Amino acid sequence: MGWTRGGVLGRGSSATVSTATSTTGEVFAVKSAALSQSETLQREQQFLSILRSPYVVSYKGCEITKEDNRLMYNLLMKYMPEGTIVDAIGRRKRGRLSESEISNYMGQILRGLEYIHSNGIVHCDIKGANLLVGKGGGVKIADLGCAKWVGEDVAVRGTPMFMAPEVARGEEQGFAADIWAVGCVVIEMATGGSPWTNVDDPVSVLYKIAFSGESPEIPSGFSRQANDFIRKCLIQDPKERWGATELLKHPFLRRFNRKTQQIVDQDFSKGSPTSVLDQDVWSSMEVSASVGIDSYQPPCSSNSLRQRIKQLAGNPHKEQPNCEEEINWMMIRSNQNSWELEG
Ligand SMILES: Nc1ncnc2c1ncn2[C@@H]1O[C@H](COP(=O)(O)OP(=O)(O)OP(=O)(O)O)[C@@H](O)[C@H]1O
Repeated sequence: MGWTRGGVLGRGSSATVSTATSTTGEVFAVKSAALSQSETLQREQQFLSILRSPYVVSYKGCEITKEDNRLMYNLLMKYMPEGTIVDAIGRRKRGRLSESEISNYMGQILRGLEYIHSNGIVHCDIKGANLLVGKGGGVKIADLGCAKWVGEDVAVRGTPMFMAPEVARGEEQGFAADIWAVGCVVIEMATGGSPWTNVDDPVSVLYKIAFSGESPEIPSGFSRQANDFIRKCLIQDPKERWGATELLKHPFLRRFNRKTQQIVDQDFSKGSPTSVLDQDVWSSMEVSASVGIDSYQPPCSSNSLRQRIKQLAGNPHKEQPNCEEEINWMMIRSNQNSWELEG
């Protein structure tokens, strides 16, 4: 299947996302990285290819191409013309979303998360910049580059501003960590800013989250129900924190518009996720199998949490030092004033 790369939609730390048009005229989004630096993207492909939900960006296949003499790894997915939640907030005159819009988006995000969690996957990087908006108010969870299997022993990953206390302390990163991030996203939507005010640098944010016992401040002017919803997401103890299924029954989401859900579901059922690219998916899967992501070596870490946090602050970019020490933390990328950790 042939396709032509179009304009750039966005650049992340691990890849560039562009529009692409297939020979049959279908427009989709393609997330690309040099094959030699595509471990994160290949990991994302592994997760995205098994998920099929109206609330998760649809997977369309993967391909390896040769462009300007460079081998590129390409992940093909549904094109979401409205961009991210952050873009949606930016388009608002007041720079924030209304409570009913937040309720509507949250209903969809939690349905997506409930589905992802039911597949044994932790997203690990829920934030406005990773939630894509469709026409008609649909929202889909995207960027599974940091995702992991629940219980999988891998380095801590995510964006500090949205990181749960137990994650910041390096204790565990399970489903509950995604729910903490959901609480942070509500604040992001309501204020148009970071969930944590008064702290800018990632080190201070991590210390504060890990050791202060505080939760991000709930914006004033919220209804009692919205307040309670955020509190249930931001419970310090991950075992006490509500899960996606419980939150979906919260009164704050009563406003979740059934009509929106119907539109999203209908739109989703129109096409098969691999309809355009089936053939190439399989041929390129063979190529990617030979480059293998198993050979990926995360960087080494130091022993103390404080030392690790300092190390992270000093090294925001992805590195792969040659070291066999036990892996707990690593900084992978810097993005939109917040640093992302993988560890
Ligand atoms: N399917 C899509 N449709 C439209 N735009 C998209 C799509 N996927 C991604 N984008 C745009 O590209 C940007 C980067 O995508 P993404 O977050 O997946 O990349 P990344 O390299 O993982 O970035 P990050 O460093 O934030 O993790 C997004 O913020 C969004 O603006």
